[in-house]
Amino acid sequence: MTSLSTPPCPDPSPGHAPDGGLDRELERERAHHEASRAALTRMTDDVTEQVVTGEDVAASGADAEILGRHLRSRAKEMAGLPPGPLFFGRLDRADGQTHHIGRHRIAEDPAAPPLVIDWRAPVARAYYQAGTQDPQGVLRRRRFGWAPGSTGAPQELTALEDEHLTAPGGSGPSAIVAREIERPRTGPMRDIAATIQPDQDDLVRSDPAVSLCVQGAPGTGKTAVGLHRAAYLLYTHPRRIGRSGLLVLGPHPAFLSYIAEVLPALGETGVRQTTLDEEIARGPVGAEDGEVAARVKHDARMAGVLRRALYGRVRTEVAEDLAVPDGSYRWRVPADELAGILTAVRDEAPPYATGRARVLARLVRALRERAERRSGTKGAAWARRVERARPVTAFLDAHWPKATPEEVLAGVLTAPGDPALTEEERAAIRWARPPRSYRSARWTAADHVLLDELAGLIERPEGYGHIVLDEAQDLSPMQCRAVARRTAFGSLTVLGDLAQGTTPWAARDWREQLAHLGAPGAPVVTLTTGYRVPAAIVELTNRLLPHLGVDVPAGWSARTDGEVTAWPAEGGLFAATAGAVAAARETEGSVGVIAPGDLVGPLRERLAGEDRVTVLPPEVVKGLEYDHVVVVEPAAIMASGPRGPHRLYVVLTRAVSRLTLVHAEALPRWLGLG
Ligand SMILES: Nc1ncnc2c1ncn2[C@@H]1O[C@H](COP(=O)(O)OP(=O)(O)OP(=O)(O)O)[C@@H](O)[C@H]1O
Repeated sequence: MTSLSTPPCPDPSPGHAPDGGLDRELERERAHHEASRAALTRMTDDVTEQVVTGEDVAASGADAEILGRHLRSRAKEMAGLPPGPLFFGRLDRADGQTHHIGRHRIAEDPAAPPLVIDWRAPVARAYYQAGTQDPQGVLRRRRFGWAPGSTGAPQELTALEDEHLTAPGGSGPSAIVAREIERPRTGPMRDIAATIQPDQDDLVRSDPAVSLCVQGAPGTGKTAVGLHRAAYLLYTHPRRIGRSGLLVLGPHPAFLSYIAEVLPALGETGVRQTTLDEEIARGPVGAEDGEVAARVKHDARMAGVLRRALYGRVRTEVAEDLAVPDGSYRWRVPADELAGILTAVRDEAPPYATGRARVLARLVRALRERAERRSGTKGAAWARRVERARPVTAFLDAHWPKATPEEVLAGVLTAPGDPALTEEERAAIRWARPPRSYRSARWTAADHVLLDELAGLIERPEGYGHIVLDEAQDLSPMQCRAVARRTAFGSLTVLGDLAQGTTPWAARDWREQLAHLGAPGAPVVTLTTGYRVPAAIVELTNRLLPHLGVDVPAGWSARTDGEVTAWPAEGGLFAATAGAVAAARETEGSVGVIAPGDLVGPLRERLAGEDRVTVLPPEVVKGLEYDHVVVVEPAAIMASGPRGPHRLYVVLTRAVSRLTLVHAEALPRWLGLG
């Protein structure tokens, strides 16, 4: 049984009347916090001072530059640490050791035992994993409760909660964890380092070399797990992952702003967080595709279409010998030998630009062999001259011409002729009015994905050590390939929910999606415990699952609260929504009004000036959460195309506490709300 040093539900308010023993414990812990704060201040001062002196003591200018840069970024990192509590937990081990656990390591000096250990350190793992069944050498796990200080003052330590892991009986739920999960969501997403659950911790700390896929019901912490895994990998493998870079890909800019502060709060400031569209953009999006054209362009067959279009430029038949004048000589390579070089390189299938360079190198080697047989050794200058000789470049341009993605794609879209596409599909992607030159072409969003594919065929991209890919179910096969190209030598954390797939090409099966992502063998781990959506709302949204055509386990909620209200729009939709919003604003927390696209403008006007209120269409709420969600006309969202039910599922599961359904049309019957 969990034993609490405070009363069963520790009240974080400073006025709480604890017993004498607890008072003394709190005092001791506060003193430890003060000592940790003082040590952190010294650590920050030390690094800042080293920035000043580091450049003088370094051996060379280059060393000074590197050292200076390292220290400056470390100083910036430390100065930028959020001012919150420095630890959130403590482990008392059977071997007599005690560890306070926080977001960053704090020590009096590098050799001294730390006052606070980093949550990612191996010894901290037991904090997340130990239980009465398997105490892992832990006698006591202590959680700390913090409350805001008086205006402007730092947070105060006001509560603590102990679990004795070797005492008989099971462990009950933690009130501090429950309070953290149920707190209102104001402001951006927060880190969950203090309350990571064991199944989440397994994912956060799993082997970085192995790609991983997490299928999770809404609010099960997929995004949180992905971000903490990113922080963990950077801490544990600074060389492997830190150097080659870590990329976080999210579905849209509002989501990126929502999660922007999580990694910096965990001390990781250099991670690129962006959307896939931004990552691959080679210029602006200047046109839009029709529905059919977009579908064709996102189809996996386009990979073959583009490869054939690019390599179709290679001409392996050679009609004439190549003759290269060199002073009084003339070196000749016969046509069949030239054809042999071209065919061999093509069959080796290198990236297109590498292929061109390889043909050139072999050509020069063939010429050099002839020249050296007749007139002795040839050096690098000779080779460079021959490489640039007119007949050589003309041969190369005729048989393995240079290519740019734009030029090749323009060729495909002007006259699509690949037999892998049907006549209708070719007609759908054919340019109605081809631009004068590929340079003036206006590209659609899907074209950018195709340009990226071509760019990857021409030259292999550098890639990242690790990519965390959120909402991965929504990516098309061609978009998946863009991610795969960037992790050819790294690994992937794939996060998503097949039930939340809203794009026309959304995945219905992880195996297939993982194959497109270049990680066909990645294990798929399922999360079903929800930390956002409360039980009353999960019960409702689970009723939608049978309408979604995917095989995913239903979620359940770690929260027993929640409220669902149907709000008939008798006086009109706008007035009813305003009424529902006014009612929502009577309670603490954020209010998200989610309405079909055509209602968003007028509703924004109507609700302008209402603080805590955001009005959004269903397309951009993925990954977001609001304490109170007001859904306007659910039936219209449900009926908005073949993916309408999935869209409604996403919308309903944004609610942290309360959900109001404003409707003029009858509510879908399966909701059971009359
Ligand atoms: N262990 C935890 N402790 C406290 N809060 C948690 C925990 N796990 C998740 N949460 C909170 O639950 C909410 C949902 O988490 P998150 O957004 O990561 O879920 P998700 O699975 O990505 O959801 P969705 O698929 O709906 O986008 C967030 O506010 C997150 O901070």
